[in-house]
Amino acid sequence: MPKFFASSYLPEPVDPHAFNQEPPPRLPGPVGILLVNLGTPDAPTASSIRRYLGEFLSDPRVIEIPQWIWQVILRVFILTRRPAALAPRYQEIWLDGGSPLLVWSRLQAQGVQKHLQDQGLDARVALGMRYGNPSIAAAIDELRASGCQRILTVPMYPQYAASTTATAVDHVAAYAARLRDQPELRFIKRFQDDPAYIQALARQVREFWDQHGKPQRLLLSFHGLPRRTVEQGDPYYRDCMDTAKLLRQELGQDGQLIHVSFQSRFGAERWLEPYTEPTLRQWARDGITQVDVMCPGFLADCLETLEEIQMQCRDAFLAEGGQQFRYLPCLNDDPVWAAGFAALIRKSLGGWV
Ligand SMILES: C=CC1=C(C)c2cc3[nH]c(cc4nc(cc5[nH]c(cc1n2)c(C)c5CCC(=O)O)C(CCC(=O)O)=C4C)c(C)c3C=C
Ligand SMILES: [Fe+2]
Ligand SMILES: [Fe+2]
Repeated sequence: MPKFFASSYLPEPVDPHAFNQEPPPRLPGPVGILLVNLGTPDAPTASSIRRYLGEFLSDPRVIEIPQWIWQVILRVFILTRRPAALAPRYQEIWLDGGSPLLVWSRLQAQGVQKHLQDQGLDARVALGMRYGNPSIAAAIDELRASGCQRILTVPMYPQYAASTTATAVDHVAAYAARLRDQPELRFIKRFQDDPAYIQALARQVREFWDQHGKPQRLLLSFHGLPRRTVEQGDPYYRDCMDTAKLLRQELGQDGQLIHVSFQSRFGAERWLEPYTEPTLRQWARDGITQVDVMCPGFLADCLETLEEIQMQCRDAFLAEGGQQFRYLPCLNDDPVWAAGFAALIRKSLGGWV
């Protein structure tokens, strides 16, 4: 047999007696938990934001118009202006450890790891971002290098949307498509109604009100989506309403203070309504002076919560005559949520642990 053939197709020459020996045990190794969040720029600079937005907004799951038209609009109109406009907004919220979305997501991953370990589970948790760093590929590499042959992907979005959850799933599957020896894969689709999630939100609200008193209204502001995508079958709106309904129930009588709105509209199309900022402006004009706002769809504070809600929406509400605007932070590094998140994740590990 020609040498090149033997060396490229066969393993190293094998000891002929080796087949009679007991093969090494093939253990499944620890369970891998891949937490996936959206992603954020590496630095609050226009060039870094341009790279991030270029990747994010080129995802056909996010912008559902033909790529050849969209890429022209993106490159000519959006990536030439938006990054420079966003840089000072990111600078205002930037933390010592980096972008808040990354800092809080990392702490959540560490919290889940700790709780699973404390329960005696042989699990490794890694964080991957759908756009930017740390990438999903790097996170899966890390899990595989720790010996994980079974990986549960947990998109960090309680409410399912094609533009967030499905693209994370697609990306993990695309990574696996390049592998010969694939790990076993599982995915959590949504946890909008999970008691651990609802109770963590309710506890946060109750503790805040116990300390600082109740407002006239509590606005739950979810990230918006183009209305068309929901009409075409995206279950996101229903998921948001499930969360709002359950949180209302969990808060009992005080649940009546809850209202729902949608934020972060992008582009000219009609998005899910009511929109957050116009709602707050209208409330102030109607004589509502005290509001609390929280963003239950975001597990980690980020540009959309810290800047858009806590700064822009506050200014808008006060400018129209509102007197007290309080923003309740996301679950971030809440230790009770870390335990709840671990418990919720554990439910999807049946048969693996
Ligand atoms: C068509 C565009 C967008 C859709 C659809 C969309 C859905 C969506 N996004 C999140 C969560 C986040 N979005 C964030 C930032 C952000 N989102 C869009 C556009 C769409 N989002 C843009 C252009 C940006 C960048 C900022 C801006 O230019 O305004 C972030 C924050 C990232 C950060 O760095 O802090 C998050 C998180 C969800 C949950 C969602 C669908 C439900
Ligand atoms: Fe977004
Ligand atoms: Fe935004």
